[in-house]
Amino acid sequence: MTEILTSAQMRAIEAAAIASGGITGLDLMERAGQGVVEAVFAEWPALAAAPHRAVVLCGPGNNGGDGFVVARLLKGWGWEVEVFLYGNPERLPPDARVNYERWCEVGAVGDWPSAVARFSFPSFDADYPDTDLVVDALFGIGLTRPLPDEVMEVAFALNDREQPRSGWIVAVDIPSGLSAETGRACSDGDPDRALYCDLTVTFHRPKLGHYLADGPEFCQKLVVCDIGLPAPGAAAREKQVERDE
Ligand SMILES: NC(=O)C1=CN([C@@H]2O[C@H](COP(=O)(O)OP(=O)(O)OC[C@H]3O[C@@H](n4cnc5c(N)ncnc54)[C@H](O)[C@@H]3O)[C@@H](O)[C@H]2O)[C@H](O)CC1
Ligand SMILES: [K+]
Repeated sequence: MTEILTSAQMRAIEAAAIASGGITGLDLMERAGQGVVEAVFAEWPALAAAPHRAVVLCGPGNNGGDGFVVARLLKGWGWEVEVFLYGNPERLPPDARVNYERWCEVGAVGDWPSAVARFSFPSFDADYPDTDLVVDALFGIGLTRPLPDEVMEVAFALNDREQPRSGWIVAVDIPSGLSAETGRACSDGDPDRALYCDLTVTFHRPKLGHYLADGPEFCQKLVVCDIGLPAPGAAAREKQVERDE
């Protein structure tokens, strides 16, 4: 039976794996980004068949860091990629900062002022012309309070049912605005204060919020990708084997 984790359990497993020295946060982030791209190509083979256009929305933490990895990988596939950052690059956590810089090394093209546009609603028009894929890497399991209004404006615009949406929306780890604990929007329960996505790619194990309350509606197709973390309880089983030897 698939284990379903809380955010705290996920963080503890990540921390233990990193502390063991067997893997780094940067390795985990790279594998997370690779997992998102693989899941997108598997879900929509037409996107794997030729270069397309993606808009990647990155947030101020490691969820955003995953987004920078996805942007760089899609660029490597020949895609046209535009990245918007909600947050200050100087305040990104270390792993996300490394991937911000790796993206900037490959992302700035032509006369685009920078590889990363400052995220603000007027600069991101949600019926973005011919965007084949929107990557939601704004907030993951670190969301602790309702989405900021300017992020909500983009979420509303992206989810505007009247607007014929040209592309797909893939959530990194969990749709932004959704609680990984409760499956409800992190707000006063307003069901629309989270991003409705077409595909959600989470890591290692599903989280409670993917299955509870409004989670399934916001997540739609859920894919769990392996990022090389040990199965829960593996450390205890290893100790048992050592004792038995
Ligand atoms: N730990 C690892 O090595 C890996 C993590 N992965 C990805 O990381 C996110 C969790 O990242 P974290 O930095 O903890 O949080 P978020 O990126 O989800 O949130 C960013 C940051 O935003 C602040 N915040 C929370 N709520 C709000 C709000 N409403 N408005 C503004 N700012 C807010 C808070 O400080 C958060 O820290 C996880 O989901 C994975 O995507 C990798 O996948 C694997 C390696
Ligand atoms: K997200």
